[in-house]
Amino acid sequence: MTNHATPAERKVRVNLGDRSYDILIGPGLIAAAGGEIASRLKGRRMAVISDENVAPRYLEPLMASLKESGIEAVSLVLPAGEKTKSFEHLIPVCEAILGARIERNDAVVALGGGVIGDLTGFAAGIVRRGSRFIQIPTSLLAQVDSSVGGKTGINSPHGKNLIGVFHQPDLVLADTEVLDTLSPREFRAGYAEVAKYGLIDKPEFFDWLERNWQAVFAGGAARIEAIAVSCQAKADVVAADERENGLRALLNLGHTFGHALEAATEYDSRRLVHGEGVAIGMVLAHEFSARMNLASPDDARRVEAHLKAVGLPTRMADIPGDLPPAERLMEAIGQDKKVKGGRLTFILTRGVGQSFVADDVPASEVLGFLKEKHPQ
Ligand SMILES: NC(=O)c1ccc[n+]([C@@H]2O[C@H](COP(=O)([O-])OP(=O)(O)OC[C@H]3O[C@@H](n4cnc5c(N)ncnc54)[C@H](O)[C@@H]3O)[C@@H](O)[C@H]2O)c1
Ligand SMILES: O=C(O)C(=O)C[C@@H](O)[C@H](O)[C@H](O)COP(=O)(O)O
Ligand SMILES: [Zn+2]
Repeated sequence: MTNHATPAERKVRVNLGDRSYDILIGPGLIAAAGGEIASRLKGRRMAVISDENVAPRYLEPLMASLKESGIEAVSLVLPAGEKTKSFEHLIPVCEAILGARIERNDAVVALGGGVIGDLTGFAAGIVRRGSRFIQIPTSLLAQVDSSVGGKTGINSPHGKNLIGVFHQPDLVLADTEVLDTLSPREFRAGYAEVAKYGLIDKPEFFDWLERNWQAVFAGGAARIEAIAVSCQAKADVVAADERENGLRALLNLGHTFGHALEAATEYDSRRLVHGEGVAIGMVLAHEFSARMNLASPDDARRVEAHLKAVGLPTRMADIPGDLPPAERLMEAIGQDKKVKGGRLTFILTRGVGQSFVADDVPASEVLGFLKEKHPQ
């Protein structure tokens, strides 16, 4: 790990009035965490939550850095994987925070991927009706997406993220060095959310990714650039529509289908992880848009070709094991948080980088489409 004096290479500000915060991006930020936190927060007690893959690598250097800056910290290590985003694991996180007597001005720290970030953020949002919260995202997905914007929560058998609160972090420290130990599969899954920003409204970023994805996977300047562009894109949307009254729903591109597939595979990370569901969902969203005569089928082919080139699954048939029938997928889609008065909302597109929020999408059209894509 690089020395704690290393400054962040990039900084993105999330502008939310008196709840604004910085996202620092670059190598060496875990070793520098104590100083960065102590210079921003008054509290000197922290509870750090991590998982069994991340903790053996990065918990000790984080705890050392906190200690060096006069911060007293306890830690809790949870099992890795999507199933940890559950009531079962929420309880020990809340109890650890309370047991450590973390006051509102102290902080709860998430050290891990999106699972740890979402679960810990939820606990921080409800303990003492809201405690300070710091995100130290260690997966690509968490660095470009889940650590930013304050959506926190857990899953239900009824659907993804159905139980949670909005609770913004006070600081995000994205140490890009730690991505070197991420598995190739998890790196690819995070890349799906990077590509998402291009597909929403940044066609030039999508072009750039098509040309530079190998460099992003290899590390170095291109990777940091992709993370910074992604964080800036998300920060802009969150600042404009924090609570998803409109624009923010665009960040859900590919997620209505993707979340239904995650629920259908019972959050079994061996079969499907979130970013993979998003990749398949984004191809489906482009194909469905073409079927509705909104976009050219060439765009769907282009999106699929790129996601396939990086090694992501792009079809429901790519998911190992059996999927339930289309009618069951529709039940999960009907539980989506974007449903209003029983009417489905989807993020559709007029082409690469031209996504839009479509409410009142006929369920019969979606069912017919899913039956075509997933014949039983
Ligand atoms: N809140 C939001 O806005 C938001 C946005 C996108 C996704 N999400 C949520 O995030 C979750 C997915 O996040 P994820 O893809 O990070 O999954 P994850 O947290 O399960 O992490 C992926 C895997 O990589 C391991 N890992 C993480 N960092 C590592 C590192 N540096 N070295 C080695 N192993 C490492 C983890 O232990 C885990 O096994 C989903 O639950 C999804 O719903 C939330
Ligand atoms: O931050 C957002 O807003 C997003 O939609 C980002 C998504 O990538 C993320 O997976 C989010 O958790 C999905 O939110 P949900 O409200 O559909 O559960
Ligand atoms: Zn997502």
